[in-house]
This record gives sequence, structure tokens and C-alpha cells, in this order.
Amino acid sequence: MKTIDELIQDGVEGKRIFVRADLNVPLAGTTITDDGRIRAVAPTIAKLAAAGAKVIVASHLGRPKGAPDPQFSLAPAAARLGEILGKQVSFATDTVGDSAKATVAALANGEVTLLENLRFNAGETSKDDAERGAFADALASLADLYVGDGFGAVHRKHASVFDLPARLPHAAGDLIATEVGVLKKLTEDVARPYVVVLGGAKVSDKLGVIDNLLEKADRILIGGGMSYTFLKAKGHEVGISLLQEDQIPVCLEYLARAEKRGVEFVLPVDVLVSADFPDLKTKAPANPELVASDAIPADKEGLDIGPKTRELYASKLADAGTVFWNGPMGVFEHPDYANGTKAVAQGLLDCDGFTVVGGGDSAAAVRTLGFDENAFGHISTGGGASLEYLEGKTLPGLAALED
Ligand SMILES: Nc1ncnc2c1ncn2[C@@H]1O[C@H](COP(=O)(O)OP(=O)(O)O)[C@@H](O)[C@H]1O
Ligand SMILES: O=C(OP(=O)(O)O)[C@H](O)COP(=O)(O)O
Repeated sequence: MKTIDELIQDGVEGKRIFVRADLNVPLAGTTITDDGRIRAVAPTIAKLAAAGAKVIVASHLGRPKGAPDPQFSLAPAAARLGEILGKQVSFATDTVGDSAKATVAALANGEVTLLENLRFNAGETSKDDAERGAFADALASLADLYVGDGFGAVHRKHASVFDLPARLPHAAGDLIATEVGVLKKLTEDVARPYVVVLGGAKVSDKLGVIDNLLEKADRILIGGGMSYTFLKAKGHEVGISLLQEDQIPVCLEYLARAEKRGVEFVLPVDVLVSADFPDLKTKAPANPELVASDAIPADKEGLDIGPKTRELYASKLADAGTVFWNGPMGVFEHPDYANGTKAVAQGLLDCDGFTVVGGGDSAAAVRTLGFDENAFGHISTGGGASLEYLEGKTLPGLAALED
């Protein structure tokens, strides 16, 4: 992959450079609650701007349905990016329309603009090659060069990630280079025991990676929304917890294979449950109930791991040589359900091994819960992306950046 330093050496002054970033940051209304992903890509943008390029930054935010949806606007990210860069960042209220064209045309050398959410256009995520290609053509007409630096989205075969770099001379940004450098080490020889902790809410996306992890990890600890499909597969009631019913046979197969291969596969022994999802805005007390993980009431959902599980997971992390963790253990955004995630974060810090935390929300959790991000071996901006990288899969957004 060409680096941005090589791109700059070729001369970028006055060139319009499209930077595909991952600015999918957590928001409370229009307030960014964690700006880690913006800070992570800012050095690439600053470097290109300092070299005299006209920088067009673009990203997705959340999962809008292919049409404008104000709750997923990137406008707050433009303001924050401007603060981080210490310069004005203009904002286009569309992606390939009149606003984008005018904003790009108005850029002077060294200036930066951010386009509105790419997923407001159905072509971005379309499974139809022609529809994605047409959107990529429109994006390509805005720029002369392409820099891929949205590591968190490189596992997505989307127009701006996969199709656009095929249409423009391209390079990999510094964030992607760093991420790949660290994760590559985890695919080579890892210090053992190699412990993988999986949680979060994107259960259907991430269950599949266990297939490959069973060949590599010594221990797999499951928490968060991921737990309940396994608990159900073991025959337990999971009430109204997150459940991927169609994946129950797959979970049973994983449990059987883990046993056969001698991989420790650890599920929660107790969980905090409630009939209601907590109010993340007011953070009003949620008064959760603590139950054994085989005794979840039919009308309640599991929202965090319980104290016995916290202790168990801390003990399973204590002697780790390597830890990879993706996905919060509970709805950490509410204080009543943050203790499981805190315990796992502390478990990583207490072990002597090399620790990697991956994922937008996991990284945000570590920071918002008060941990020092520099105390971890590496905090990756990608959850699904890093998991698929560790699986050894060809990632569309990395393949597209090859020379
Ligand atoms: N038991 C649970 N039920 C519902 N949501 C959960 C549960 N545990 C964790 N979550 C949610 O998972 C989200 C993060 O999941 P995910 O996007 O998969 O992680 P990441 O961004 O780190 O890859 C958080 O917003 C958290 O509230
Ligand atoms: O937040 C992201 O992934 P992650 O939750 O796996 O870290 C990326 O921005 C990708 O978003 P997507 O999973 O909606 O494609």
C-alpha cells in the first residue's frame, strides 16, 4: 500500500484529496460523547492539509436507511474536527449534491471540508454493484486523489470504502497503517494464554468470528448482548434479552468445538436484568435485579454481567499473555450497567500481557469510564474491522488500497 508520505512526495499541492474516515462517534443528541475516532484520523488530515492539499473528509455515522435523517448528521463532527485541527472545517449538507460541489469548489489549498453522512445515499451501502458504482462515480468527480483512513469501516464493501479507491489514485492513511501494524502482530505469534473477550450489541455481525477464534484463542469470554444466544442455546430462559434465534445451532456447534479443542469458553454465571431498557439521557436509577444466568425471568432482559461473573472474568484475564477485547459487557452508557465493562477494562490493565481493545463503543467505554487510554497496549478504532482482520479475511477497504 502506498503511504500518504509517498503521496505527498509525488506532490499534492492544490490537489483535491478525498479522505474516507470513520467518524462514527457516539452522540447524545448533537453532543459527541467520545471524540476518539475524530482524534485518531486528525493527524492524517492535518498532514495532507499542511502539504497544501484541499481535503474532503467523508464518513458514515450510525445506520440511517439510505436517506437523510437529521439524528445521524455529521455536522457536530465538523465542528469538533475543526477544534482538533485548530482551523475552520466547512460542512457540506449533502454528499454529492449542490452543497458538496460548492463546498469543494470553495476550498483553498490547505483547507478542509466534511461531507454529510455518506449513508444518507442508498448507493453507499447497496449490495448492487451498479448502484454502488454510480455513487462512487459521483464521489470520484469531487476529487483527484483518495486516501483510505477509516479503519473502523474497512470490513464494509461500501461505495466510499471499496468502489471509490478503484476510481482514483489512492494511498492508505496513517491510522490504517498503525492499526494494521498492531493487529498483524496478533495474527503472527501471540503470547499465551491468548484470551478473547466478546460482547456488545452487533451480535449477528460478530458471532461468526468465533468460528475462526476457536482455532487461535485459548480462552473466549462472552458478555454483553452476545451472551444470550449462547445461554438460550444451553437451554436457559433469556426473557426479552438480545437474541439471535437463528444462530442457536451455530452457538451449539461452537460450544461443542470449544470443548473438543480444549478452548475454555466462558459464559456469564450471573446477570443484571430489568423489565425496562435504562434511560440513557436522564440516567435515572434503573434498579436492576441480580439473577443467576440460568434464571432470567421471562419478562426481563439482561443488561450487564453480575458480580460473580466480573470476578470470574477478572481471574480468567489475570494470567493472560495477550488479550483482544471487543464489545462492552453491558449497557455501560448507564451507570447501573457499567460495572461489568469496568471490571473487564480493569482486568486488562491488571494482567502483564499485551492488551488490545477494539471497537467504537468499547474504546469510548474505556475512556468515558475514566481509564487511561495509554495504559492499554493498543486501542483500535475498529471492532468488526479488527475482528475480521484477525480472522484473516480479505477486507474490502484494505484490498482496495493495494497498489
Ligand atoms: N446486554 C446488552 N443488551 C443490549 N445492549 C447491550 C448489551 N450489552 C452491551 N450492549 C450495547 O452494545 C453497544 C456496543 O456494541 P458494539 O457496537 O457491538 O461494540 P463496539 O462498537 O465496541 O464494536 C453499546 O452501546 C452497549 O450499550
Ligand atoms: O462502529 C463501527 O464498527 P464497530 O462497532 O464494530 O466498532 C464502524 O463505524 C462500522 O459501522 P457499521 O458496523 O455500522 O458498518
